[in-house]
Amino acid sequence: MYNENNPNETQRKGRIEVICGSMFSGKTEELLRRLRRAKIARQKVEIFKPVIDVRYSQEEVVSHDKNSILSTPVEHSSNILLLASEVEVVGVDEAQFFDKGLTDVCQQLADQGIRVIVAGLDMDFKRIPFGPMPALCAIADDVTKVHAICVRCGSLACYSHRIVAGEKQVMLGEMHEYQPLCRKCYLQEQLFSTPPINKF
Ligand SMILES: Nc1ncnc2c1ncn2[C@@H]1O[C@H](COP(=O)(O)OP(=O)(O)O)[C@@H](O)[C@H]1O
Ligand SMILES: Cc1cn([C@H]2C[C@H](O)[C@@H](COP(=O)(O)O)O2)c(=O)[nH]c1=O
Ligand SMILES: [Zn+2]
Repeated sequence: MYNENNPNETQRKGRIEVICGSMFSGKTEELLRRLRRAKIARQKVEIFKPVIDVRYSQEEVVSHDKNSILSTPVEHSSNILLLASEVEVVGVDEAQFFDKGLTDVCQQLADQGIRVIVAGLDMDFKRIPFGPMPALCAIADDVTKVHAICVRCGSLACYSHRIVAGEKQVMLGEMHEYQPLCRKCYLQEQLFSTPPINKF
């Protein structure tokens, strides 16, 4: 039982940090920044991503700026628990693609004294909260929402607008498939835009 008057050193270090926002908002860059600093502090770091994320690389976590770090692709969130022994910091990218079990996995890791840093899309292209992200934000010690620049008007963007045909929630892509938009421009797109081109 955690005693706030006499916290165990290990328990004190455990925490969950979530970095979320639209596409191109800097989530992966911020994750990489925090993980690089942990490595400078000589902490044992492990990074995981879902096997589905093969957009830029099978193995690496890669930002849109092409900065990267080697990671371990996993099929299911439970794999992270098995692979994160003897680790001080766990990073997770593209968390939106994981199963709902990721929330409990992160909670267990933090309870073991591990610092958990999770990056993922807050919403899908229809503005629906994505996968385990809402629950992760609820249990996090710290949530950082980052913003891209709206490609239409230059203000802060909060949504990812899909510019190609497709109704499925999961569709890998980058700037040929998605654009970051502010609320006003996103709503205008929904009201007045012609149906997106079908690229297949
Ligand atoms: N509209 C945009 N607004 C902000 N950054 C953008 C935009 N388009 C491209 N970028 C680039 O994307 C980078 C962020 O990439 P990344 O961290 O991978 O984002 P995310 O993981 O949130 O998709 C920025 O540093 C910038 O160079
Ligand atoms: C909005 C939205 C995005 N995706 C995909 C597209 C990319 O492969 C990733 C997000 O990458 P990023 O690191 O945030 O740039 O998710 C999707 O499958 N469905 C969506 O609605
Ligand atoms: Zn705008």
